[in-house]
Amino acid sequence: MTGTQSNRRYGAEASILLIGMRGTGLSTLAFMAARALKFRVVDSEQVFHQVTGLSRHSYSSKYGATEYRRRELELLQSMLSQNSQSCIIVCSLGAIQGTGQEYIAQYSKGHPVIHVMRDAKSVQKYLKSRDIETVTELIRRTDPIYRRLSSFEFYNVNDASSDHCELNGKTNEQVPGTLTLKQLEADFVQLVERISFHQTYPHDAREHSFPVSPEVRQYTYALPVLLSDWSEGFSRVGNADILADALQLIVADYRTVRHEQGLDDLTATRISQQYFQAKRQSHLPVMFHAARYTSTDFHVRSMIGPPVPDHAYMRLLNHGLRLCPEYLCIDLSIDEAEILRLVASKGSTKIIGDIHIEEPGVDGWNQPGRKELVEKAQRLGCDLIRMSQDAQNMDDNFAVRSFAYKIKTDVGIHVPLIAYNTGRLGRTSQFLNPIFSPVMNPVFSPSSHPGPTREQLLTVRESQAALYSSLVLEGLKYGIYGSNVTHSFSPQMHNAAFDFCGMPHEYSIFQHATLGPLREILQREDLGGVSISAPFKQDVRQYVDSMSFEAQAIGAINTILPLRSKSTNPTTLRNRTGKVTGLHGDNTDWTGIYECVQRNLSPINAIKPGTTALVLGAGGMARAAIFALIRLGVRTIFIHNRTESNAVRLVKHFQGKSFSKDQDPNCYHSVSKHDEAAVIRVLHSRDEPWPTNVAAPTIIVSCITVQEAEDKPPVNFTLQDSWLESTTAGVAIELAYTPIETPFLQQIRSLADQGWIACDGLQVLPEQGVKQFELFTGRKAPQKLMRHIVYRVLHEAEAKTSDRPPA
Ligand SMILES: O=C1C[C@@](O)(C(=O)O)C[C@@H](O)[C@@H]1O
Repeated sequence: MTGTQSNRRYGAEASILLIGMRGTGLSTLAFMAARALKFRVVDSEQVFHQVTGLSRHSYSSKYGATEYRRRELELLQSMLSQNSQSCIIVCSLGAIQGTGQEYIAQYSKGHPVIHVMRDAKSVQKYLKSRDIETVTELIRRTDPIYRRLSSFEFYNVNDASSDHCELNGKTNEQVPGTLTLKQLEADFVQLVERISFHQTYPHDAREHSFPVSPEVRQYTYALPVLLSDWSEGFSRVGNADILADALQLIVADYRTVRHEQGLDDLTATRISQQYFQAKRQSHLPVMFHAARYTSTDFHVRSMIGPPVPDHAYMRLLNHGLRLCPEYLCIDLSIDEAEILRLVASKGSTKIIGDIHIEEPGVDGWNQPGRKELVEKAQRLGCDLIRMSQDAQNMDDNFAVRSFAYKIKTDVGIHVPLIAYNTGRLGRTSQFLNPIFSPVMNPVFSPSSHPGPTREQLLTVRESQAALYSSLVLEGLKYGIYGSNVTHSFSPQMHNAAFDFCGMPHEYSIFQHATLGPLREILQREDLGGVSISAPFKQDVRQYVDSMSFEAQAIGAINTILPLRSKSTNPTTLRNRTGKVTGLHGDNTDWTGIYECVQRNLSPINAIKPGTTALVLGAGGMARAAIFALIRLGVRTIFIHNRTESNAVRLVKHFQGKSFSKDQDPNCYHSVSKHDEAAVIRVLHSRDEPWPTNVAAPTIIVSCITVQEAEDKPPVNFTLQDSWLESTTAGVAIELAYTPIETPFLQQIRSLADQGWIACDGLQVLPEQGVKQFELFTGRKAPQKLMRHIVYRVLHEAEAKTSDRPPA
């Protein structure tokens, strides 16, 4: 049942072919991928119609089946050869019958061919006329054909369970269909980018906090979960964050072993479905791990039962590569030729050579042959090696660190090593191991489970807390600096996040009328970082030695990180005290705005060349808003500010800029596409009618400080009607959050029946805070918690003022 063999390496511009049954979402997915990669969509059905003037069915009835086949093959060949670059080509079964199939199989050697699947019910809904049994049977018959012709597969999951809202701290609200489509888009685009080695700008702006993979960062964690247990476990996750950095999905399929071929098509499809479901719900990089032993080998540790026959094991792994996971584990004890074959066809997946030493003996880590295992993994082309053994005593935990040190300092070895002991006694080595330490999450390890128990693995929180209490890492001080920050929600938000992650850090308030006192704060040996608030975001630039691309482009800083070495990479050297040798400035405000626009913009208002946006205000936040809008692709932006000269200054700063990805040194990408520059205009007065011949804005961002200082009255700002005349409505974002309900937000809410979506300041705050947390700590932020906390703080504050208990 394997697909076509290829090395899964293609030119960055190679066209991508999507095949599958009608109703699986081919055209939608093609459109999504084309938009992200800046490719064109070519649809075989449309091509057939355009060239012959007839549908396939009419052509076949008119000219007969033989002539139809000949014409179909001729068109397929010319369509593929004429569009071999920069296209997403869609082919459903009609186009690939008979000889066409061999042609596609051949094509798949030089181009990614992705088989798209979906559940029978959704396909039936699309095809309308057929009953479910017929559709199921059709899928059963055609899946093997598509699988044979392709080298990748994608399961379009119809995932009602991930539809609960986690966006604004309130749970169980239904996410509108458009948002589900966005999740689908994010998943598919990510897959396509990985398959084709593209890295266009991240869709989730936050991904940018970690420009390096988890194996390059310090103290990352992998959560082992049986693939078949994922769904049930996830249903128990609720609104809790999963703090692991990767999901180790263990495929333990005993049917695979019984089946003569190793893996039958139905099982393969089920694995794909569960895999993409887990990917959708976890948003985590995945390690595809096929169990080597027939009894539950939940964690590599317990080798129980007879091993899965090699051919069955390899089939599972080859199927794994079709899903293009970030990582795939292979047992290093398998035949070397098999490992080499797998490595040769890995595409962009990183291979982890895995070895568990069953009987390590006394002082196992110092036994001969250990270093040779690492060398073997490297020689076979593995990207990482993972070694484990059962701890015999406490000393084994120090022996493994000393082994890892020897490997790290060996000039001939460059493959990253994951090394730890297993079992209760091995936990010390697990929290000391710096990459992909195994962790547990009680939600996925119910007591009835045969895998490692609560006592054998630590949680991420426990592992982190252990690093701090053993002084490997150190507790740090953080804070928010500004002239009016006593009511900021940032302290509660960051402190709750530190606590949740097992970090002893403290975040406090630095309220000052001038920038002067900041200098002393920035030199403290236990400083972790500072959030900068109004009105200092621009002036503070003179304090730093370096700035991120975004902070430079925006011309404002909201995050300062102390440097303690020459490296400006904030993710590798975090959580250490010591002399501050330099200061680095970054800006996370734009990500908050970027996220909120992306999340709330309905498909009808998807950003197009004609999209117009309006920014109110001209301070540091307005700068971030303009940057976010340009990054989102908006090319016409209006600004209105009470003091016009400040708005004019902003226009000068941004006019003609595209902030093309090419200019960003942190953004690694292989395609270079020219981005058009933005046009920015000032609206002189709030009474001025919206300019004729320009569409009314579909995105409005209000960056006006509602209460600039405690003694000033709030700015009472609303828009005149002609600025809100977009016929397709739009999204309006308020950045201020004290008070939460501003006159501007109320005005937008009154237009909800026309389709306007209002986004309050407490939706933006955690988004920028999440990125800030990640810069501060080098660890993934508990996003759901941070979103939740700000609303909780608000409700508590409201309850206090109205003297009633919080809801
Ligand atoms: O502007 C803001 C808001 C903020 O200052 C606050 O907590 O209020 C926190 C800053 O990080 C952010 O840039």
